[in-house]
Amino acid sequence: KIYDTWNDLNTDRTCSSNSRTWLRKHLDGWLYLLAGPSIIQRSYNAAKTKPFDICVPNNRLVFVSEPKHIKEVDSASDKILSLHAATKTMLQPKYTMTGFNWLDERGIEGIGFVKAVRTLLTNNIPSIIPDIQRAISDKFSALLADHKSVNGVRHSPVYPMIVKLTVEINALAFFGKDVSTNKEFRSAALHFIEDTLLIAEIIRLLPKFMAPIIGKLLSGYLTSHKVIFEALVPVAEQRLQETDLRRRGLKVENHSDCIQWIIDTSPKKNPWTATRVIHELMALWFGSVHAIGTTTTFAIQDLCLHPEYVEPLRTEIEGPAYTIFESTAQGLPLMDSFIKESARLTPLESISTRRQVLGPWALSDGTKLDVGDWVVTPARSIMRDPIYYPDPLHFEGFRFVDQAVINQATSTECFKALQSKPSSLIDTGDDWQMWGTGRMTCPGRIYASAAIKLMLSHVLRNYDCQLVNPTTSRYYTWRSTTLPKSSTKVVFSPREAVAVL
Ligand code: HEM
Repeated sequence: KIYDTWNDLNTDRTCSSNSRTWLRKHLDGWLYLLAGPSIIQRSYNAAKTKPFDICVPNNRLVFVSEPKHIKEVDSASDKILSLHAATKTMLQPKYTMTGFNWLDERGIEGIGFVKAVRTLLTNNIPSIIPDIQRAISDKFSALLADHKSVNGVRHSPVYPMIVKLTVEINALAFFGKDVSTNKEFRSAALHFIEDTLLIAEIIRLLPKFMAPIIGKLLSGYLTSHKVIFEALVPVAEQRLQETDLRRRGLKVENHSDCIQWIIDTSPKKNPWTATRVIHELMALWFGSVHAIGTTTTFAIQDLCLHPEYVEPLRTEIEGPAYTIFESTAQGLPLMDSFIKESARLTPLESISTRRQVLGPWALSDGTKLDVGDWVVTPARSIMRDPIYYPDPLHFEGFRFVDQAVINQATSTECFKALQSKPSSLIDTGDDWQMWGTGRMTCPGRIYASAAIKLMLSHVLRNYDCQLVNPTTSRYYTWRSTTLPKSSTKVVFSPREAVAVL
């Protein structure tokens, strides 16, 4: 409401406009913190696919949505537009990841970690699925048993629950069984997500000269990053020694986890030290847990809000498609589309393809960007644009499936394949910016999609679920993110049992 009033007073919303006074720029910036997605949506509607800009605290965002401009961003030199610099600003690794201070320009220190995730982790998913399924089953029951019982049914805070479950799954893929079973380590790996979000946000909002002092204080007080670092560095040191022995022809134990794959793909010329390997792993850990946990939570909430999808989704996972999924980590078209639709309407991020400008740059239409600006895509607004998505604000869980597949799976006529052609969650493109763009599209998307499907399958197979308060708001926004509220509760009733709220 505050934003609407402010916006009505301001007909000219552009950050670069000369009419923007220092005070107005700052007020716009602070308002963006509270109402980012709505502000982006308004500007997107007004700009009609042309580039537009928004003032945010400490810098300016230039949004591009036309395919030719997105292409220009993707093909710009890494010396000029940098994903790494933008991520460094967002995560403040110097204070949140034991002093990790990666270079702004992507590629200088090697990008082996992309291959480690895109190829080695992805190829390995089918072999870790049985361990992940066991971990989900054990952890889900244990978490459920801990939740407060009201009138004989447990009210589960779904977001914290799913983040804990995601930590359990990802720990297996990232650190292997030995490290991931250490309780103190697992607790730190969980708190690391919240600590990183909190410290990074405080540092970003502080005047620059205060960042080192407050950053040091916060990083000494919230110590989860140190616990993770100190637990993993000796493991990486041992792995480096084993790798050396293997190269010299000696027989050593084989490991299939991200620690090993990052070592195996680190630059041949200047191989990474144990510290560098673990720093990289910490950055990957943050991104993966945060995004998978949020996307899964929204998908479960959508399952509660749209119970008509439960039956066809159950039929799919109880049939032969699930065996194919277990052996390939892909497939399950109905569930795939349901998750994609949930992520389309409640994406964690309203912007994607972030690049920080390191040297003066301009789009082909003449829009100029200065050093320090960010060029981004308005991912959420694109996903709500009727040009790409018919009936865009309506939740149509199977919109991305082939109509023939829907007809075969269900006898009702209420599910419609609204898109002109089927597509999958892990696809990328100008109209599906969930995973970024072109050269830098997320290499972890096949793993992420498999992890979300495994959690959702567990819920569908074993529980009926209901939101305790379906009409209360489920999320809040901060900057460009939409985050599930930790207070939203779901009742997971063992299948066939009737829940009494
Ligand atoms: C729902 C989950 C996830 C979402 C929504 C997501 C989204 C993204 C996005 C938007 C980018 C930036 C791409 C660009 O700017 O063009 C990205 C990059 C990246 N993601 Fe993900 N991600 C997810 C899960 C994961 C997981 C599980 C991993 C690792 C196991 C991972 C590893 C990476 C890496 C390494 C990059 C940087 C790629 C590069 O520098 O070329 N992500 N991701």
